[in-house]
Amino acid sequence: MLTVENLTKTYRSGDKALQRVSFTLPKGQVVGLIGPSGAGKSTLIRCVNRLVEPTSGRVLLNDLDLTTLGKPALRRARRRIGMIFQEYALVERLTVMENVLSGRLGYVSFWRSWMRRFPGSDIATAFRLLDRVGLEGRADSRADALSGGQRQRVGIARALAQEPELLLVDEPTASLDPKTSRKIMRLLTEVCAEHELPAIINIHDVVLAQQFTQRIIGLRAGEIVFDGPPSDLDSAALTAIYGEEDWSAMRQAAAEDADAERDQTDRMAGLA
Ligand SMILES: Nc1ncnc2c1ncn2[C@@H]1O[C@H](COP(=O)(O)OP(=O)(O)OP(=O)(O)O)[C@@H](O)[C@H]1O
Repeated sequence: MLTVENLTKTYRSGDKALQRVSFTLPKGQVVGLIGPSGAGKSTLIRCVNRLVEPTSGRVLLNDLDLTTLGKPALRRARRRIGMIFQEYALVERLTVMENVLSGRLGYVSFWRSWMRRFPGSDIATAFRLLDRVGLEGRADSRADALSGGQRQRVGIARALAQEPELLLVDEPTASLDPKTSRKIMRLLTEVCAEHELPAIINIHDVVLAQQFTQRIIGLRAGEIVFDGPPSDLDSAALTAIYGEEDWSAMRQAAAEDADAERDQTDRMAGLA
């Protein structure tokens, strides 16, 4: 379980990126974090694992107060938090297997990691995870030989290899086409259910968030202006999050994207 209490972040520039943000995520719950550019989504994700230091407030992962930890304890605690990034953050010249095993680095001794000698149980786990994310047979491929969707699958397997208690996911589909985005979101939500993992997914695509997450948190100017099930995300709620003009423009853009995708599918079918 993750508990965020009155989390506040004011950058040195004076930007109030988060203002008294509070919520609790039970085990296995996947939250879509939405909001306009500059609303504070990235800041919130980074304050949870203290890549950005909060100005005040508390973050509790199960019983552990992350906000009070000194550096060594924080390093240990971060093992318990899996991160998945927009640009995958893989080591391109290493194999898929090596990238997944890097999720175990926080657990193995320095010499083992330096020699890249991981215990057999870690390797067995990595193979199992690769199967789960649909990359069976690709363990020896170099990361730079994979498509965007496959790279994100490696990113998911690497995060799971950490045996995390929480997943923080930053724009996982921003570099992917619509169809691959849906596959990745489906995979993410399935593995969270299987591992009873709570997850925060920072996602700019409202339709995807609605389709795949169980709960939406809407941020505007650093404050939570919506917190509820996707079915409650009506026009009024979207206007509260994005403002009238932005929301209408987004709806228009989403409709155009869907049209373009349908056209493309029709063309491909015509070629077959
Ligand atoms: N390192 C920083 N120093 C100063 N101000 C910052 C810093 N990072 C973010 N901000 C400011 O904090 C506010 C929230 O930014 P943040 O990046 O968290 O928003 P966001 O919702 O993730 O936006 P986007 O969707 O564009 O990534 C903005 O006003 C931004 O300008």
